[in-house]
Amino acid sequence: MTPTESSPMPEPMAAPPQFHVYDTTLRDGAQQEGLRLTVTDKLRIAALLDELGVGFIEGGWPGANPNDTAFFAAAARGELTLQHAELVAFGATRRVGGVAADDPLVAALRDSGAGTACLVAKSHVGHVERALRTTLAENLAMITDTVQHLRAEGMRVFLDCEHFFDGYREDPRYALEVVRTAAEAGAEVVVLCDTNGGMLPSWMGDVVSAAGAVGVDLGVHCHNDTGCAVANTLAAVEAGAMHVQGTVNGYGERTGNADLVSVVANVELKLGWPVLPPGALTEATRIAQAVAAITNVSGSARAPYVGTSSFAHKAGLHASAIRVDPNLYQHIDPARVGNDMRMLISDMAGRANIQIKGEELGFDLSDRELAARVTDQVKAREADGYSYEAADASFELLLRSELGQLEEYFSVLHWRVHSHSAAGAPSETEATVKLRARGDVQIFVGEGNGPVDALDHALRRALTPAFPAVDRYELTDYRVRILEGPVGEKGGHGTDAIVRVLIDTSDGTRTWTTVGVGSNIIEASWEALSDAYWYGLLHDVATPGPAGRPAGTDDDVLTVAASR
Ligand SMILES: CC(=O)SCCNC(=O)CCNC(=O)[C@H](O)C(C)(C)COP(=O)(O)OP(=O)(O)OC[C@H]1O[C@@H](n2cnc3c(N)ncnc32)[C@H](O)[C@@H]1OP(=O)(O)O
Ligand SMILES: CC(=O)C(=O)O
Repeated sequence: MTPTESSPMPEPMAAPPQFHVYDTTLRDGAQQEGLRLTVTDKLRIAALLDELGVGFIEGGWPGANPNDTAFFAAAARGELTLQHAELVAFGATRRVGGVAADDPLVAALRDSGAGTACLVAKSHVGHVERALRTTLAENLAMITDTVQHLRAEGMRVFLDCEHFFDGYREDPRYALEVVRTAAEAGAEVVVLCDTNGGMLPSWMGDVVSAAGAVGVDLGVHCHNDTGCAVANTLAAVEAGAMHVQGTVNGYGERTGNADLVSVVANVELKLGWPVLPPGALTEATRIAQAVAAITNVSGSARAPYVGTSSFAHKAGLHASAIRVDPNLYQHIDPARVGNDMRMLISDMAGRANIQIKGEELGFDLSDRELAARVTDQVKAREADGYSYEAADASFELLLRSELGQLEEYFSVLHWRVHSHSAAGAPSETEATVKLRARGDVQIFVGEGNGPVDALDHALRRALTPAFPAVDRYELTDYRVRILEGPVGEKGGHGTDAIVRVLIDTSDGTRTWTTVGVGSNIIEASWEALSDAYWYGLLHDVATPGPAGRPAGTDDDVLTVAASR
């Protein structure tokens, strides 16, 4: 930690000589509702985890389903090359009454090609007797037999003690007996699992210390049902666990697992133990986002360290202090985890937000009066329903307009959209846009799949002769909501309400967001759409034009005709 960072640093604990960062995104993470990984997804995520520098990647349960078996086969064929990590195959102890050497799922572990196996075993008396429906002695025999067999086959073995913390509360003697049995059979690390995720941080330390007295390396695996998975993991680490299990973005069964990136960032940045390869932590944000892109399950914007909001500042008082020193409102420099500070523009902004955001965009807003004028504009427009927090591009247009630095690439003289639907026939929508661009008046008609599409076609066609770059612009998202409360009072309720439309536009490399507001959804959409083209041109066209936003002329007509 640098002296300028905000959190006070307690006396550092000594790091254990060897510390394991163990990722289970591909196994326990994949147990999350709505998350389904193909073999290719798994290979790509494993490569990213290796880039993050984790020590172990639990790839899945070979033999339990064809997908996981195929993943290990692909890895064994050389489709996965790991620089840092070891691949781990997950599985269970042998079946009750069986023999490990003959157990088909144990065979799948052996045949997986992974050098390490992680076995799940029961350590809670109630689970042995009621779920496994066997004796306490047979459960211990299953552990001994399976661990010894895999060790004899040349594999490293870790053992997950399922429901360890709950089991310890019910019968500490038996829970510790499981730890001892696994250690004596040759398990290298015995992992204490909070399978139901019901623990609190203050409950962890004594239990971990008691297990530590057995004299084996301990790991910890926590679920997040109390919202304490990361805190519980850290409590276990401070009590002596040297192996932490977790998942990227906290994916996992029910409420998820401990977020491994949070755990690792806390261990590195707060406890001061370097547990990843040098510099790897600065890739954490990129990797968490890349994993989310593959799973198609986005991480929380408010995720510690790597969320898009982790270092986003909205309140005016925060921004005014941040202008003096960002560390006054940040616990670390975001660059340490590869994240960035972001300044949000909203009705909670003060001058400082506007000045910092302005500087970010390349404008000098040091003049207090100018900054105050822009702040007042933002607050007035937000009161009318605009939202600049999510619409950076519209904010830049507003700022340039206030500064007199908005080029007039085009001025709209007239637009119209007409939808027609007759019984039994598909509806037809046609839009007309008349505008002046580079001195020429253009009038174009566009047909589309609905009014926004038709307007987009007409606007694009009308602008193309003057600005061929617009051909690359594509609407990538469209969000609309009705506005209620003080803002909505200006309109009405229900279908009569004012609406806010947010449009994301991409040119293939950049994406920008614009906002439109109105009592007519088509007008609001048009405002957001035309601003999107305006903003795109601002960054595509170097030719300066006369300053000022497109002003309406006396002969301008604005028509909306929608019929059913
Ligand atoms: C805490 C965790 O999250 S551990 C990971 C859990 N992950 C999964 O369960 C996903 C993969 N699982 C599967 O594909 C299947 O459950 C399989 C292939 C493992 C087993 O499937 P099936 O043979 O159809 O059995 P089923 O799932 O109904 O029951 C599990 C069996 O394993 C037994 N079992 C449970 N834990 C263990 C253990 N640690 N060691 C040995 N056997 C166990 C159960 O008692 C039950 O035995 P039974 O068949 O005699 O009733
Ligand atoms: C092993 C495991 O996933 C658990 O106990 O939660």
